[in-house]
Amino acid sequence: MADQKDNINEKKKVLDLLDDSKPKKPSRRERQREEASKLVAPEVKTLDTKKAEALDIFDEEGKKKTSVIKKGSGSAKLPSISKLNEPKADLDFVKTESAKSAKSGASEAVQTVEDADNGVKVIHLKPPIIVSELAEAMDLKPFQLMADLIKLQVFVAPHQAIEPDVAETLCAQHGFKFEREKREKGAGVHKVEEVFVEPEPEENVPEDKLELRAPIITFMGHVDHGKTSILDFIRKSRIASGEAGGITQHIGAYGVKDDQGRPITLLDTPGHAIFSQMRARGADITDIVVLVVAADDGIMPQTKEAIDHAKAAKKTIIVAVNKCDVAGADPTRVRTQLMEHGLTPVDFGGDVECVDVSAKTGDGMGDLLELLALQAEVLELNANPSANARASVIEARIQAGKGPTATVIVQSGTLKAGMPFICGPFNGKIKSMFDDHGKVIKTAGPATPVEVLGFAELPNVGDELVEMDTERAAKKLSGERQGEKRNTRLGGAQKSRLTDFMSRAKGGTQKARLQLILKTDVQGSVGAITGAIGEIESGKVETRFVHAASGSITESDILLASSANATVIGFNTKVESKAVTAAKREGVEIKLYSIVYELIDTVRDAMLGLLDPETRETIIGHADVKQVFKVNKGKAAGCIVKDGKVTRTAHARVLRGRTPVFDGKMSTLRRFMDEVKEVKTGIECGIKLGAFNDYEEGDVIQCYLLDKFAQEL
Ligand SMILES: Nc1nc2c(ncn2[C@@H]2O[C@H](COP(=O)(O)OP(=O)(O)OP(=O)(O)O)[C@@H](O)[C@H]2O)c(=O)[nH]1
Repeated sequence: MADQKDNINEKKKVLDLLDDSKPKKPSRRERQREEASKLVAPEVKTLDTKKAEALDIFDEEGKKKTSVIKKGSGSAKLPSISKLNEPKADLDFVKTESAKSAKSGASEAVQTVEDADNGVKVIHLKPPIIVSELAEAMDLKPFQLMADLIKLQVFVAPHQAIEPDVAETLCAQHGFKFEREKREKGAGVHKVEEVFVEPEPEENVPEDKLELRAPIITFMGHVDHGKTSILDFIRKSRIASGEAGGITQHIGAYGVKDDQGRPITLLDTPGHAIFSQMRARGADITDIVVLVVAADDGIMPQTKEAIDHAKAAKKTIIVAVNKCDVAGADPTRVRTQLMEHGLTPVDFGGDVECVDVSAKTGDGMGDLLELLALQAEVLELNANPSANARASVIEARIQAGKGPTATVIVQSGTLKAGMPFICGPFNGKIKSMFDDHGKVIKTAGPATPVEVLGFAELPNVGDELVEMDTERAAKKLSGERQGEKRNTRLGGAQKSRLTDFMSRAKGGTQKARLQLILKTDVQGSVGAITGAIGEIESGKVETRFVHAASGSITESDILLASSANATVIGFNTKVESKAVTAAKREGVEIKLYSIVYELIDTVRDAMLGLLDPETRETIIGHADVKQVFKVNKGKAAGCIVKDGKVTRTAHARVLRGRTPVFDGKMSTLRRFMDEVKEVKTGIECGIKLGAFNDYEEGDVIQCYLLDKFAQEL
């Protein structure tokens, strides 16, 4: 009775956790009905508390259905209960007791429990998986596992970690089932441990909390068309006039005001590099792109690229037609050319604002700033200054006497000195902040560029700095992120060894390699593109540039590609006619791009294309060998299915103790004299596996399926 009561209380707790907004107390019957309807409701629940909690939810049999993480403030999403409990709503899935207790002595990361389904020992793995700990969980000596690892071409010391896939292989070899996730000790519904998560960005902020913020502007355009000159002019005229000592440039962004005092934030890092770098990292902070076109030169290749970037990023474009003071300047021609590139100026009946300016004389600069401020109003650029502070890193450097510093632009909330934060995988605490004039400030609201001191390590451009509640939370999250990064790296290295081994076993080459020849418009793009491709992380496929240079694609490039089995990539460059003929003749693939991230995406796809699908094993049952008898050709095993089922089409291995003595396909599965497709638990059958004849009484036949999955890089 008491148990039952506990059960009901536990269920209630879970449902309460899933619903923060408690309505007025309904009757017991209404409550039950409501609870049941919640269980089938398709929506995702949103929780809102500062500290996160994790819950394990178990089904009737004590199997963990899911871990529910109750996230920090913001809109943490939980899986719908209906998903946990399909096909019918049932309140009894929550158990108050943990189904199984973990084997004592095993490390926290590696636990062994009896699997409820088939009696096979299950080793629960939580990376990093240390060889000695895994051996201990299997009741083996580390050197025994080391021998297996060497056979897999994985060379590690007992105290070192191995990749989960390798551990999986070892477990299978020793007759264990593996599960990557750690099953937590203790009750079925319980607080497992404090889990700190980064607060998520606010959604649907009430209007009264929103305040207009400055637009964040990026300048783009062809080389020498005057981006830097415009930025310099604005900075000097706007900052120097208003603020003493403000001429010196301190950080890569600064705030100015138009003639009516409306704030504007200018990113002082002109060009595509920062734009694409930040976009690639999801730090898409630019609101408006100012496309600078020299009136005496018109639209040039990089202007076109800038247009493509801005359009792809769905940014508002404002065109500054610069150098209007120069003899031969033809702003009308620029407008006509813009139309040819899909941008129709307002004075031609379109919606693209164009302003004629001169960075030399300053003409039109006031108009440009006014337009930017106006556009911000049109775009309704609002932010909640009291939200969780989030900011994007736009530049980072080590400064003598200051250590790692970064310029960030606040996206939402207000950065405050002394605040703990997480930025990429590193935690920190804002020691001090400086504004764009180098003055110490205590707070920085939305769209403010600010230099931050207090990073443990140098962050990357595009990293997001997010305020955390406590230093402890920031440290813990940082530890987790660094651990994940380490595991990914380690996993990559180990995996590649395993892949090498497997590919050698398949008679293939070692690590898959994508050979490339890159030709670009300008030399500067060569480094940028090879760098970006080099950053595509993969433990299985590597890219190699056979040749990378600026210039058009020539016949000799094609011949080189043909001999090196490479793909030719052109970035903003042309293909010479002899090269076209040679490519057809040699069967060489040429791919041309004008947008960097499209190029990168295609390379990533090509890398994936080199990978064979991954094969994973699912154990479906075990049969005990009770007697061995002679058949026409060789021997067969008389068995009784101990758990799960054995099927005619499955793969099977014979385990003697924990050692597999045969692995192959099932060739015969019989009930008495009849061939059957499958035999379930508790039923006798005769099994013959391929050409294997050495069955012994007491052997276990483990039946498994092999499924293919597309690999990840
Ligand atoms: N006469 C005149 N010259 C200008 C104007 N704007 C820029 N210039 C000159 O044009 C040249 C290039 O200007 P930058 O500002 O360096 O051009 P940019 O687009 O920043 O060039 P990159 O940074 O190399 O891409 C410099 O010599 C400037 O002095 C202008 O409005 N009028």
